[in-house]
Amino acid sequence: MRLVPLDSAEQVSQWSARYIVDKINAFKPTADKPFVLGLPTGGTPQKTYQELIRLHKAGEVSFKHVVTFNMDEYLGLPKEHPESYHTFMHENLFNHIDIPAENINLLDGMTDDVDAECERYEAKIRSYGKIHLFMGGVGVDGHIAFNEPASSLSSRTRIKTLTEDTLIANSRFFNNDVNQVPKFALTVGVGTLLDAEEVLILVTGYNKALALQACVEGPVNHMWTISALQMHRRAVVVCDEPATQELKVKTVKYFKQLEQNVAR
Ligand SMILES: N[C@@H]1[C@@H](O)[C@H](O)[C@@H](COP(=O)(O)O)O[C@@H]1O
Repeated sequence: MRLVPLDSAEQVSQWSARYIVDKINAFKPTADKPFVLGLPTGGTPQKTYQELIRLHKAGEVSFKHVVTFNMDEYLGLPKEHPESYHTFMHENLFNHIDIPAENINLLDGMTDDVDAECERYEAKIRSYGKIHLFMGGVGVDGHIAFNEPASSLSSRTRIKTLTEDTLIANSRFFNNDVNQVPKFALTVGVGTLLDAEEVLILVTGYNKALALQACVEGPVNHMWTISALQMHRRAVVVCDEPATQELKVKTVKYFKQLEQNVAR
């Protein structure tokens, strides 16, 4: 695992956007060989999206030959709902870049056949070979995408019941009313994430400190599904200073040193 300890959330967004842009450009994507990018929603990646838009407008990157797959979607929210992840992605990124509509993939939260929809999504990912870079955030309880505590670490795209922690955390987008938050979501599995060539996780804020500790120092454990990253050969975790609060001083020091040197 590569942990990149930065000072501020601002730096995390700049670092991650630059990382993604460099990956896309180094890949030299074409119509026949698109760059396949996995994307999250949430407060954490919002500034990264703003920075990606800025870099796109500055002519540093094109998304013409980028194909995206979002991690998850609430079940039962129409696409047009202001809090659907479909709306979030269009408002925060897709409407501001040159990605063709047909290159955008999101789970359909209004499906009447959940299993078929999840299988369709997995098959669509397979049709591209693999996801080259999957960006994600982490929940306060250590969930990755919507893989709540006790999710199988080899899970594939499926329906999940959201935990009370997640319902409460996400109620801030639903008038602070926990009853308005959808109880179920469709989400890629931990196994789907681990299949990506590379996983990039953003962790910011003191409220994510325990999740970061579980990710970096804890045992691989289905109660903190973020810890499954320890099984991935190319996992990059970028965090700000408040998120490191629960890590050992020695751990942070070591990873800071690694970032100063070339060797990893
Ligand atoms: N399904 C999403 C996750 O993908 C995200 O990582 C998490 C944290 O969101 P935030 O970045 O707003 O803290 O929220 C939701 O549960």
